Amino acid sequence: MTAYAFPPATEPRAGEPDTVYLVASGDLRQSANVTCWPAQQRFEADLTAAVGKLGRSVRRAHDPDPAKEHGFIDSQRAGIEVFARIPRDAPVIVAEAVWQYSHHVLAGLRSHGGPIMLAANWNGEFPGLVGLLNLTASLTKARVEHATLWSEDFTDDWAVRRLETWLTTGRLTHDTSHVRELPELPDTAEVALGQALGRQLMTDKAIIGVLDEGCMGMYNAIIDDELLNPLGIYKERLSQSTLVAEMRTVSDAEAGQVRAWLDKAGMKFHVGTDEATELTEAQLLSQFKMYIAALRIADDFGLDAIGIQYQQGLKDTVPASDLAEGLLNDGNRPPVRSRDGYRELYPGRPLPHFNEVDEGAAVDSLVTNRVWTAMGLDPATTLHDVRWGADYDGEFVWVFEISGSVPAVHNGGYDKSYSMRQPPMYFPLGGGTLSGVAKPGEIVWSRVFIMDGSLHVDLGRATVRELPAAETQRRLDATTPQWPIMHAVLHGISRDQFMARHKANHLNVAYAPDARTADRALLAKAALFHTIGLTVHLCGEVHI
Ligand SMILES: C[C@H](O)[C@@H](O)[C@@H](O)C(=O)CO
Repeated sequence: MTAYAFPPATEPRAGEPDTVYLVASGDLRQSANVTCWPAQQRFEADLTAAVGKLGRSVRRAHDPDPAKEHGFIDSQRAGIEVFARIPRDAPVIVAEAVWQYSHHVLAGLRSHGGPIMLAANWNGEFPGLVGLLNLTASLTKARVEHATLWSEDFTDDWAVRRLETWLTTGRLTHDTSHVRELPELPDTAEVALGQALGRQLMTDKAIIGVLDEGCMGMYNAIIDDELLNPLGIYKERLSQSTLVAEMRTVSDAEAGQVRAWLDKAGMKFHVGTDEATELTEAQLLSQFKMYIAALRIADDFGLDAIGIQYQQGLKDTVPASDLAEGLLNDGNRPPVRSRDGYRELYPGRPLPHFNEVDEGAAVDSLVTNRVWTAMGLDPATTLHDVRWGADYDGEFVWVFEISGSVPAVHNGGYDKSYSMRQPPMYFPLGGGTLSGVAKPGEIVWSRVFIMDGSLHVDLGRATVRELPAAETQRRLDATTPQWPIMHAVLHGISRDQFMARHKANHLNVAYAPDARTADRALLAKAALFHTIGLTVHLCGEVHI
């Protein structure tokens, strides 16, 4: 017998009958976990009561930590340790009332053998639905079978019946009949344009600058080069420390010129003096330096798009990246010159920025930029978080709400845009948003995602509604008032169909001047994606 130190044999624990194990993935940031914990507790109580009424009991797989004053899994290591104690074949519910980092539970779920349910509360207070959508997207990429469910408090018949199905069968499927494959493309100018732009992309190639890859555990948002390069898209992996170093070379005077331009354009800044709780002039100055630095680095590397990770690492170094991001995504923005002053950088056009280094949004923004520009449309695009929604005036109106910034043109211009301090629980060093209420109009929405090992894209149409100011404020107060909001009605897709299908916490949006032009732009975009090799899905009412 050799004297090797073999690991102790571990006997798999059997699950207790009629027992469901509950876990809650949280944020890395202690401040967010403590602030959001009471809402999570309320949701878990609702869910536990619902499961109990169906004759099962819920066992929380990890106790709240009194020292941390919350009960979230707040790291990948903690998640691995929690799942090591869960019987491998037991049913598991991942309960989310908050934004969470999917990699905290990905490892455990990947090797779990029992049924998996992701459940979130239909409540805008914290981004729980956003958290659920990121986790379902990440598990889809990882090919981990799972079910999803959402409800205000799990007392409604729709949710209870589906919860029962899952508890009984270990599976649950939803209605996604709104999704159809791309039919044969018609012989139109838009199709020809999309195909030509697709061939050009694959031939001439494009570079996306990724300043520190992977943000907040969003495993879905990292696209392997082997999937990306065949599209003609290549990553330039850069470091956020380079951005900080470049910011230090930007003078206060140059940064001040950006402010002066925005003041002249009518943008409003909600400024105070307390660094910890208010937006300050010093934070804004730093953000304008980031905007200038980002353009100069992009110019150095010949980037076609750029993504700043920010909420990991940089959030403890400089104020938020959001204001810079919103400016970059607009073709009408403060001019920035090369270091030697001879050239204006990316004059009169956006440098697409993909928030939270979401590489699915990077591919999408790049494609939108090329199609809209070629069609003579304003290419300003952005991602939004699928945050929440409620009926209004007989329609289901979504709250699409990115956590920080949109191009001002989406709000109707700088004079309809404002900047508020980012919430301290997420953004300790502050910095301003680029916020406003999205202007009414016709949009194309889309999402690039990984499924079955390959790249797919969902495309659809929507209309942005103008709601009364009181309703807008109600929706802002029910979500995050500092963040930009879009009131969107999806064409031909119910709330639950969209939640059942959408494979991301984010979706991309781009405006068109009217419905017919939006349909044409969607068609050109579909043709481009098809040409570069993505599987294209049309979602809801789409006229092509
Ligand atoms: C501030 C938060 O971390 C947000 O960034 C988060 O909820 C998201 O937006 C995720 O898409």
